[in-house]
Amino acid sequence: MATEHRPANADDDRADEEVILEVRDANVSFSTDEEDSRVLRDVNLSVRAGEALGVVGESGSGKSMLASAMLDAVVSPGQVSGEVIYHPPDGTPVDVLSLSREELMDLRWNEISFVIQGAQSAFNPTMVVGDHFEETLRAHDADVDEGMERARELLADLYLPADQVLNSHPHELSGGMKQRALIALGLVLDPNVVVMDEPTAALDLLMQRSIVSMLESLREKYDLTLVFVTHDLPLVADLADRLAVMYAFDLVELGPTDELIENAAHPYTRALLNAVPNISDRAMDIEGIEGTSPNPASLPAGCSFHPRCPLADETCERNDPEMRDVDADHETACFHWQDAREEVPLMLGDPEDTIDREYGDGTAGGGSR
Ligand SMILES: Nc1ncnc2c1ncn2[C@@H]1O[C@H](COP(=O)(O)OP(=O)(O)OP(=O)(O)O)[C@@H](O)[C@H]1O
Repeated sequence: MATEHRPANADDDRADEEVILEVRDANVSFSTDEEDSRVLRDVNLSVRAGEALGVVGESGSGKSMLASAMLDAVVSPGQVSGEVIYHPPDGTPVDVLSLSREELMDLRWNEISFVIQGAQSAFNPTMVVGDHFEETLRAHDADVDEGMERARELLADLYLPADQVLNSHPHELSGGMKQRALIALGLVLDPNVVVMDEPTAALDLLMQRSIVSMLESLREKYDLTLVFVTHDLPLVADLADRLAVMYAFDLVELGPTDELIENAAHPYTRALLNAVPNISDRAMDIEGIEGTSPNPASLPAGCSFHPRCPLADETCERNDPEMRDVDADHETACFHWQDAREEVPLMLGDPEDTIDREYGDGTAGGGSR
């Protein structure tokens, strides 16, 4: 369905010098004899060098599949197809999905690293945290002394006492410390792009907000491109330059964060914004999105959002909308986006205000736990 506007062929890629990672017609499916489940559907997305891109959507919308596809890390028996073109800053573009196993291992961590949710299970409980860093450095033939120096610096950047953390077993650290150590591990080989899948899940609000604030500093210091996948729109809104909104395994809207929050064009994005809890009036303002998100094995015909959409008509029931321009840098996959602003009013008042009240002032740092 939704197709982000993009250059027609690979030779045009560098016409836009900003693009560092380009997802083209990416599909993920889990097929059995009985059914074919497409959990990522022809997604096209260009990630720009140095940007923080937030990927948001309800649970089960395909965000993790998109993140995994970017690193050819979809778990078996899932099948990924399409192209993921990585443009190294000083090299030849490569299609991540066509790399050999060895080439892929080399690319991951060194060029594009993946920080997943669930630091609890990411570390081996029998090893101290420092061993994980050393093991990773050795596996990539990196200089261990230099790498451990960088590890210490990264841990300090994340407001962790480096030596204590490196000498601790995972169970000796709090959830927030472990998650930050995992982020440091993801950065130890100096990647250009970091794809993060719910990196703050299961942490309390203040720790989530602190980590986001630390990521902002890390991005600047290490010149990183960040792809931050989350169901938590207000959390990522503070970090992201642009937001990509997913519904039913595809993108439905893409644009600058402020523009999306204040002027979302897709009725689903508007409903998602209205579902953001307002901390000062929590009981009153939670506006759930009516209906349920579709099952990948039985997607509605036409626009997959039409059964839940107040603007849906026959066109939407029959046709799958392509992405179309809302503004120079803002696209949406909706036939009726021009009416959405009136038909689906935003309830948030000042969204920045809501976001601030939800998460406090976001000051990073302080104690190590
Ligand atoms: N191993 C699997 N086999 C079959 N289907 C799967 C598998 N893993 C995930 N799915 C399905 O793929 C779809 C997309 O899942 P995905 O994890 O990408 O969603 P998500 O948006 O990241 O959700 P969440 O925020 O809950 O993590 C869901 O319908 C899910 O049920």
